[in-house]
This record gives sequence, structure tokens and C-alpha cells, in this order.
Amino acid sequence: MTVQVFIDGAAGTTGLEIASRLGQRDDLALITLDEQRRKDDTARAEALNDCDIAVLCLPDDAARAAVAMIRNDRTRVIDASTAHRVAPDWTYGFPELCGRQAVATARFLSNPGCYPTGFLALVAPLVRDGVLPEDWPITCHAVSGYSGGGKAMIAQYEETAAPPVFRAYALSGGHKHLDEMRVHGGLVHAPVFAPAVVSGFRGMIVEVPLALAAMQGREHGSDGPAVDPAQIRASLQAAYEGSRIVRVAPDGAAPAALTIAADTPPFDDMVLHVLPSPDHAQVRLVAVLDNLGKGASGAAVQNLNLMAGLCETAGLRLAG
Ligand SMILES: NC(=O)C1=CN([C@@H]2O[C@H](COP(=O)(O)OP(=O)(O)OC[C@H]3O[C@@H](n4cnc5c(N)ncnc54)[C@H](OP(=O)(O)O)[C@@H]3O)[C@@H](O)[C@H]2O)C=CC1
Ligand SMILES: CC(=O)N[C@@H](CCC(=O)OP(=O)(O)O)C(=O)O
Repeated sequence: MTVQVFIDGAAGTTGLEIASRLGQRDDLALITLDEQRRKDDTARAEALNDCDIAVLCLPDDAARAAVAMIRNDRTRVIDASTAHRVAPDWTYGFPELCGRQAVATARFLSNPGCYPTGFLALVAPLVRDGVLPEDWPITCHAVSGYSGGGKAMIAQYEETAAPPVFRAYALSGGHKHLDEMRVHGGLVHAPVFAPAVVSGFRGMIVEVPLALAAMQGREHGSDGPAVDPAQIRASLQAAYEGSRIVRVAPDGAAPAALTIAADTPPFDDMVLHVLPSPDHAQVRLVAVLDNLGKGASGAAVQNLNLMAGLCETAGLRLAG
């Protein structure tokens, strides 16, 4: 039987990219609402209750309201918003970290945030494997394309004469992703999070620098085992072994730069770099991903495929 999918918020940035990924598929049928009805609650409630899987690409409050409109015990939900990411009765939709089976059987699934996807891919396996203590003081620097801010930010960048080329924000802390990073990272403390937006459309670089030597001999005890970049690499390689989506860049000389081209097409893979200093006293962990690929829309399609029992990567634009 063909799986019926309804994208609530299909005219938005994330929704459009999901629809374009699903457009050529014949194993799924899309329920669509025209421009006049896409924000009509009666039409939305009908679609939400008629579909097998609803993908919510809405602001947080609208996503909560959409879930409340579901009156049956059958419709399954993938929520791309922040609303349910640390809710205890929701499954966190990061199959490489939380398990494909958990995703495949989820009724209510929360799609990870874009920055947390890069952050958690780098940090969660290390904490889980005991390579990093759960109370390590972690910092995360990240740079996103402006599509990360949705339609409103796209308009700011594309309809303003001279938008900023670089915009650091969340300067007083309190970013909406902090809880998600802490909880799913297995961390005691939320990271110090320093995000920025640049004037390219898509893509993001998320970095977690670790001062390995500086931390030895402090609260973790001078006799404690040193954290070595080789252990970090081994933990990440084991976590993503066999994944076609998340991979660890080969060991060797660090690239001169990590870049995302201004006109880069959508991409769904995420590459993790382990970049130690020559003396291994420091390491920079860096994730390169598309905020609208593994950071949102591609991840939603991956989760949808697992939930519907379809090929995990069908419909994702994967290189190879
Ligand atoms: N952009 C990104 O890179 C990422 C986004 N997300 C999350 O995905 C969600 C959607 O984000 P994004 O696509 O960027 O946002 P957009 O603003 O681009 O799209 C949101 C869409 O939801 C529609 N909408 C708002 N309220 C309602 C409502 N009550 N009923 C029906 N439709 C409604 C909007 O309508 P209208 O067109 O009229 O404004 C718009 O089309 C957000 O929660 C965001 O946090 C997650 C990861 C990354
Ligand atoms: C560039 C930009 O503004 N990014 C957004 C995060 C992207 C997003 O919409 O958040 P989710 O990934 O949680 O859905 C922000 O920092 O609030």
C-alpha cells in the first residue's frame, strides 16, 4: 500500500526541499493543500488525520498545534521544529546515534536541529564511549548559510541592498538548541555556543575545539588517562561505520581550508574532520553539512524512509 505523506508547512524552506526530494518517488503519495488552504486549520486537520506520516515544517507553536489536531492513533509524525526535541515521549530522529530501529518504529519523531546535527555527530559518540567525560567544558562555534533562518532570513538576505557578510549572534547565550545539544550529547553542561550566519544560501560548518592537554591535570586529574586524537577518531569511525550519510574524513594532513561553494547544490552527506595539532595537545573537530540536507530536509526524508520501511537513502541526493 502506498504511504500517504502530508507536509504541513510545505511552502516553507524546509518543506519545499522535502517535497522536491520526494517529487520523483512512486512509493509515496503526497497529500497537498493549495495556496488558499495551506493555512486553513480545517483542511490541515483533515490532511493530518488522513495521512500515514505527517512531516511538520512549521514554527514551534504551529507544530504543537498541529500535533494537537491529530485525533487518531494511527498518524505518525516527523516534527522538523524545535518543539519536541527533548520531550521524553518523542523519539529523537538521529538514526546513526539513536538507532535505526528506534526511528523505524517511532510514532512521534523529532527531527534534529541543524546545528545540533553537526555538534552531536562529533560529541555524542565520544561521551558515550567514555573518551570525553560527560562534564567536559565544551565550546561549539558554527557558521550557517542564511537559509537556516527560514523564509524571513532568506528575504532579509535576498531583498536587502547590503546584507551583512558575517553575522555573529546569540551573543548573550540562551540559543534554542542548547538543551538539545546537552541532553542528546549526554553532557552535564550545555556547550558555550557561538553561531554565526554568512551570506551564502546553504551549508554549515560546526566546530568543537578541544584543549586536550590543558584539561589534563585539572579537574580530571593529572593521573587520568590522556585523551588522544586517535581515540577520538576511532570512536567516531566506529559510530558511523557503514553509514552512507555520515563519514569521517581520512586521517592525514589537514586540508588547507574547509569550504562550501556559494552555489553548492543540496547535499545530504555530513563529513566529520578530526584535526589534531602536531603535538596532539589540541584537536579541532569539525562537521561539514547542509543545513537543509542532513540538517533538516534530508534527515526528514531519511527518517521517513525508515519509518515507512523503505530504503534508508532512497530519494536523498547522495554522492555515490
Ligand atoms: N531552515 C533550516 O535550515 C531549518 C529549519 N528547521 C525547522 O523547520 C521548521 C520550518 O523552518 P523553515 O522551513 O526554515 O521556516 P519557513 O519560515 O521557511 O517556513 C515555515 C512555513 O510554515 C508556514 N506556517 C506558519 N504557520 C503556519 C500555520 N499555522 N499553518 C500552516 N503553515 C504555517 C509558513 O507560512 P508562510 O509561507 O505563509 O510564512 C511557512 O511556509 C522550523 O521549526 C525550523 O526551526 C530545522 C532545521 C533547519
Ligand atoms: C541561521 C539561523 O538563524 N539558524 C537558526 C537555527 C535553524 C533553525 O531553524 O532551527 P532548527 O534547526 O532548530 O529548526 C537559529 O539559530 O535560530
